[in-house]
Amino acid sequence: MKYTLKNANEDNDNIIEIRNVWKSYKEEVDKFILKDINLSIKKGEMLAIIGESGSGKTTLLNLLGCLSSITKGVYMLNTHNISLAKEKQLLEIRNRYIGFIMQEFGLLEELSVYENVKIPLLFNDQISFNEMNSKVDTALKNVSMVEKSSHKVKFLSGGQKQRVAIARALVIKPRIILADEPTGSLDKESSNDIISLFEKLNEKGITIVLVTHSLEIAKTCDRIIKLSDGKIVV
Ligand SMILES: Nc1ncnc2c1ncn2[C@@H]1O[C@H](COP(=O)(O)OP(=O)(O)OP(=O)(O)O)[C@@H](O)[C@H]1O
Repeated sequence: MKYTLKNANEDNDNIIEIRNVWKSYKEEVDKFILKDINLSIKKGEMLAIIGESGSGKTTLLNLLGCLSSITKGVYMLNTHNISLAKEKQLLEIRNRYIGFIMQEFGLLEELSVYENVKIPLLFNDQISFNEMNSKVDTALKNVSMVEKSSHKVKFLSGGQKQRVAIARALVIKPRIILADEPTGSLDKESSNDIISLFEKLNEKGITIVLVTHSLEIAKTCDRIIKLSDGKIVV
């Protein structure tokens, strides 16, 4: 969705808001990888994060995706203040709101497409077998991979694997998709295909944040932010 920026005071349109966020890893607590980051992301926005290798892009994406906790500052995700959330709460929030997509797909190669897409639903013990089938089917329809449902992942092309990874992210009906170099392992044609798919999902209202080294891909987004040495510079 190409969002329109309304009144600058309408902050409740933000699905993500981080204020004065700092991040260090426990191996080196005094070395800040992210420094005083302020970032608001609107519901339905498609945002690209660019920057040199080592500038902190993945670290920021992992914070946004509740894969790790912030060291200092405030993180509001869809009005939940998760600044001080512990691992278990972060996991709950993640399973409820966020779909993650990685460069190397993160799929189990020996399993079928269906079995891979089903994985996030296995954490929900309330769900019936029929519901599970229907959710997996809907997710696969969204990425046009229903026909490959019973195929082993290892026999798919890179582009098809990334579609399966996207279906696996979609199966929980996430509000946000976070993608770390989602086209980094793909050829140009498959990359374009995956970006078109992101655009379609974005048009359905899913907020998308993607890390990329490609300015061409970044330019397909509503907004680009650039990190340099742990700070947002643009
Ligand atoms: N788990 C960790 N423990 C300690 N330091 C880390 C950890 N993960 C990343 N770093 C350091 O944080 C800095 C930023 O890394 P990050 O992966 O966020 O950068 P990036 O911009 O995504 O780089 P690239 O484009 O190469 O993927 C690097 O100096 C890296 O060595």
